Amino acid sequence: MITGSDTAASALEVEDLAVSVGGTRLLRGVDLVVPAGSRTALVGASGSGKSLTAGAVLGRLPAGAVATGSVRVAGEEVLGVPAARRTPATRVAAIAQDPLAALNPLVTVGAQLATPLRRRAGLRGSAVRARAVELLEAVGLADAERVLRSVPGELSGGQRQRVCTAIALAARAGLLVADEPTTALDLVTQAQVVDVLREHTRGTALLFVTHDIAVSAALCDRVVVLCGGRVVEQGPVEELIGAPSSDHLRELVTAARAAA
Ligand SMILES: Nc1ncnc2c1ncn2[C@@H]1O[C@H](COP(=O)(O)OP(=O)(O)OP(=O)(O)O)[C@@H](O)[C@H]1O
Repeated sequence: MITGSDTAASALEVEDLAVSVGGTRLLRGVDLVVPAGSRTALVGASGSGKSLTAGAVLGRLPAGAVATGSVRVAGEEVLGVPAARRTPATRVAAIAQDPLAALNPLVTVGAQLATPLRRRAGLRGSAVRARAVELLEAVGLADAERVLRSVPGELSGGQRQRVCTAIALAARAGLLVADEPTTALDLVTQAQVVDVLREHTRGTALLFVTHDIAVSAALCDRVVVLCGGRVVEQGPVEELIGAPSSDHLRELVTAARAAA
């Protein structure tokens, strides 16, 4: 249930979202709110509907998907509006799970960073390169000049994920959706990417899709738990971890405590 006070300053409001593919209902009754400037983790087992929910927010549902309900970004309805047709205020930046698939393998990082800096941030001339270097350094890529000249295949997995983060930040969207951005990384690189997101998404609302409740607790202030295409609980992350009411969250918390 979404109340008026929840939606007063929301970057994202999803209400009664249902998604079907080929007549099979994959999401139903999904309600969630990401307050402006806050960070919300979307957790759930494999197949629970996290990526479909993220896809509905990003305007990237699979072909043939039928969606009903409401997805509002910055107060504007966007459900069914593809990413390319969104107004500037409702564009959502994305960090994908697989940076190799998200980046163009034939184009240098410099050129891929320049596109959002020109189109979204409105920068021109030397300001584009200066901001590109600043963003790469901000995400922990010390050798920014070399990275700018590189194509994705010349970088490590962790470096590519940082490049994707820099590109997402370059767009200066009010909402950033990160779909399991740390899953393919080793533990040290995972921690570094989480640090980068914590430090560089201040002021930007974040919907962070993850299996990892420990990462959710380290990065986010709210958590939404999906199970079988429905939201089974949501609220402040510390409160829910302290007293989980769904079996799924209880299992995630128990597993995270055992691994600590
Ligand atoms: N294009 C599609 N056609 C048919 N079914 C789909 C399609 N995309 C997803 N599904 C189904 O929808 C359900 C939710 O999928 P989704 O990818 O959202 O899960 P997820 O929680 O992100 O899982 P994971 O953590 O494994 O990525 C799954 O049962 C999946 O098989």
